Amino acid sequence: MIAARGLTKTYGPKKAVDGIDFTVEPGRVTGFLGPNGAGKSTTMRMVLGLDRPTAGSVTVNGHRYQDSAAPLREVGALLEARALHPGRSARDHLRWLAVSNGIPARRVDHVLDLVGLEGVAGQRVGKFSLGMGQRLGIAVALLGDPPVVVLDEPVNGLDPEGIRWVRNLARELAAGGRTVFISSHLMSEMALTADHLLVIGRGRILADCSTSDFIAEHAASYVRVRSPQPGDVADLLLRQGLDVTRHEDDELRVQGLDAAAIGELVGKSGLFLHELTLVRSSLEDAFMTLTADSVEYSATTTTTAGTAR
Ligand SMILES: Nc1ncnc2c1ncn2[C@@H]1O[C@H](COP(=O)(O)OP(=O)(O)OP(=O)(O)O)[C@@H](O)[C@H]1O
Repeated sequence: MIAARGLTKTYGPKKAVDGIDFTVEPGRVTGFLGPNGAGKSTTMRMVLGLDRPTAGSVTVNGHRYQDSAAPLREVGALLEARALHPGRSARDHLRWLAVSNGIPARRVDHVLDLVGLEGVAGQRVGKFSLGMGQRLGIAVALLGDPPVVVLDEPVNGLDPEGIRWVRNLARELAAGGRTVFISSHLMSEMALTADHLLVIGRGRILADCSTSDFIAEHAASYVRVRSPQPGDVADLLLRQGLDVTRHEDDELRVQGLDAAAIGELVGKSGLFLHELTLVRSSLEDAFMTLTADSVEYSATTTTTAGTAR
């Protein structure tokens, strides 16, 4: 288990991580989600003892990572921009790490097989593609068969097959009782991979809940209603206490009643309908809305939404 209490990291006047509390439990995949610059990497670096907190603490299995007697066997980590010796082969790189960490040499072939690099294990890692480098980084993370696995943006540079592979691997590791902590800026990917979500924005935790609760709470839906008499339909629905907004000339977005009931109501009043559609906003939209105030650099967007009438 990973536990952070009041974890803070400041760089000059900037609070990269702002007094956060969280726990990452074993037996499930916890997704660490946030837009660029939210504080994910800084948090993960503090988990791994690579950055010292300005205040607060973070422990892995009850103690600080840097106090671990056998770090690679306790926590496996993939961080961005991993430094590899370019002239060394993948197998030699893993062998060197195994020997220097007291890990049995047979684990090297096991992890090469696990990440699908056995065929290129003899090639120099300097020639590796981004995706192959990510796979090798994951092999390093798993080398010591650790109970805790921390992966920072593991799907970066992977093709769709590789992304699916990381997803399945993460789920298998968690099913085996491990603590799996994965960062990403891709909501849709995390929704498929993670059981639990920690959403961070500008160094603060914005959500800490199960993925299913996040979806239920944030992925709002509405009924799109088109009518040649949009004003009259809007009046009728507003009188019923429904939430109605008018978008294009003839489009109304209605919340508070399902499509069938809206259709019956309008039908009884004798007004015409041209469309009645349930629209679910995507999880990506929900994530953008939640983190909108915490995005450091974003393109300006315009909205055409307006209120009814
Ligand atoms: N060494 C540093 N010196 C100064 N500022 C830093 C340093 N490292 C990170 N920051 C700042 O801290 C904030 C959090 O950065 P961090 O890399 O943790 O975010 P992130 O969520 O991992 O984003 P990304 O997905 O872009 O890597 C950013 O504003 C970043 O510019």
